[in-house]
Amino acid sequence: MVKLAPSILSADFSKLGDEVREVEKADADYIHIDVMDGQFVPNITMGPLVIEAIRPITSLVLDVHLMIEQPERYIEQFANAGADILSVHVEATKHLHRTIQLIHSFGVKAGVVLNPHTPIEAIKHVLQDVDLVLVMTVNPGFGGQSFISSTVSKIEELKEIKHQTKLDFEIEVDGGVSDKTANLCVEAGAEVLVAGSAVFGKQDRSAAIKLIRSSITE
Ligand SMILES: O=C(CO)[C@@H](O)[C@H](O)COP(=O)(O)O
Ligand SMILES: [Fe+2]
Repeated sequence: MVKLAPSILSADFSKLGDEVREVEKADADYIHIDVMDGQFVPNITMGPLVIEAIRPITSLVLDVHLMIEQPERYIEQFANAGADILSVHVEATKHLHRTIQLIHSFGVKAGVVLNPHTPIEAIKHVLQDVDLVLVMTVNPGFGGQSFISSTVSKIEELKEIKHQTKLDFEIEVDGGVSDKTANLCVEAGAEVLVAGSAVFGKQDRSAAIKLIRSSITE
């Protein structure tokens, strides 16, 4: 069963608690939290305080996507704030293996993220060490962008590697996922779908989640 991870980037921040409760009630699997630093990406969003605030109000997995330079500087803070998964961009950390070890040292699952132009080759040697691989299907930085279809072959490649190696990392995709693109991603091998505007951009969040799920034919 494919997991759905609504991204709160597109939520109404004036009532964030209600937004999280609503998607939990609508059977979301993860809450996806986009952390941006204005350096790695041209946007600034939220930090550990927001995760700390959300932690007590949901039992869903807090899936934290760090779009920050040198994420190793903040792993401890995000772990203490209550993150369940911390994903770092391969493009943002010099010592990726050490950063993964650091994440695990706090008892948190570690993910690695690939920008649309970054090949799987860049993470080949850490695949046995990570719990999740996140394939960006838009350039990171903003919600509501269009799905980049050339990334689909990368999802397929990753699925094939997973099959060949029998490693058990999850394959997550992020960016431009909607009822129009979800099935394409799942057919290619996606196991977790992040959706921001396709969920929180709709008046009825529950109907939006149902629509995405019903578009998947697996
Ligand atoms: O990481 C990011 C953007 O950098 C995402 O998680 C977005 O928040 C997804 O938004 P939509 O493309 O689904 O609107
Ligand atoms: Fe994200």
